[in-house]
Amino acid sequence: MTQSPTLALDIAGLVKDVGPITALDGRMKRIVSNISLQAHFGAVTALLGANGAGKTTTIECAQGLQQRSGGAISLLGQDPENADAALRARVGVMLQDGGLPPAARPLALLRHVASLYQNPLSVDALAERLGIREFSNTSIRRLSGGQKQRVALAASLLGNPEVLFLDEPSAGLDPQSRLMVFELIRELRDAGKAIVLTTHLLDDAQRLADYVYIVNKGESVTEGTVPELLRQSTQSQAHRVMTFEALPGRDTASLSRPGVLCEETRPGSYRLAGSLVAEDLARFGQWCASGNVMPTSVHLASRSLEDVFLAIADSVETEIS
Ligand SMILES: Nc1ncnc2c1ncn2[C@@H]1O[C@H](COP(=O)(O)OP(=O)(O)OP(=O)(O)O)[C@@H](O)[C@H]1O
Repeated sequence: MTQSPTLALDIAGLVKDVGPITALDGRMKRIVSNISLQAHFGAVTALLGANGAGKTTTIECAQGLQQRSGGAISLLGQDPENADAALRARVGVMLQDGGLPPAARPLALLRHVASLYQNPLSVDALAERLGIREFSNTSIRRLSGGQKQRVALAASLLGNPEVLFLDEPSAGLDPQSRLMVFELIRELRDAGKAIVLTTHLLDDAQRLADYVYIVNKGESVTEGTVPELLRQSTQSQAHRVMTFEALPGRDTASLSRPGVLCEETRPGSYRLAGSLVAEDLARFGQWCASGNVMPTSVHLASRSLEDVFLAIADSVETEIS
């Protein structure tokens, strides 16, 4: 594998088998069959997929925490399965279950983690930044999921890593903490770190990721920047969604046409979706005028990453079945 100087992680054709599984008559089960990914310095790379798609397995193989069954991985130019202490010190990891000792108290734990590094970041500054001070003396086992998540993130950053793995970084965070964590992730990216995160939340990928890999059932399905993925999925058709609120029970049949569907999604909430063009808006205006409809709100949006993801997952299901 040739390594470009901007490339922090290169995964090519990853395969992972687990087992033997009793329910499969002692056979092995292939949970990742072909996942490839490249992560660069100064970029947030997201591995996006539904529950069970193979995201955690992939990043654990990338860190050398799990042995792969096939494919090649280069992390900072080395095979992570042979990683030495020097390589590990350059990599920060925040796992989904946190892996934090339940009896420890956050600040004491972070000071201990910092003592393991030669040039750690300031525990106090990170604790301040991530709002850990408010619960610094409560044992980990008594913290909420979101509080544990923030302690785990601080611990992963203490060694000032060049590559940072974040498994579902916004899991359990309240909206305010989520903004705080996202801002920190963007700053780390701007400081040149390579950030690899997994998420099943399209919104997280859309807000944070410079480059997205979509995985499904253990396989890479597609990849690109968020605008590229949106373009790729809409192809030549501009898929748009218009939502509006009005009195319930209106007859919307005249707003639909081939490629455009209007439906009342709940009483008084309407959704007009498809390859909308200006004429559809003109027809909407006429429909309002002729039916004496005065919408209380109208919102027009392009196709979201969620639509892309669902369309891709759907097409994969169709190919498989
Ligand atoms: N040791 C194992 N034995 C059997 N099945 C496993 C094992 N490890 C993982 N799996 C299965 O492999 C699939 C992929 O798991 P993985 O945790 O990588 O998915 P994920 O995309 O991270 O999902 P989530 O979003 O739920 O965390 C899942 O169906 C999981 O149940």
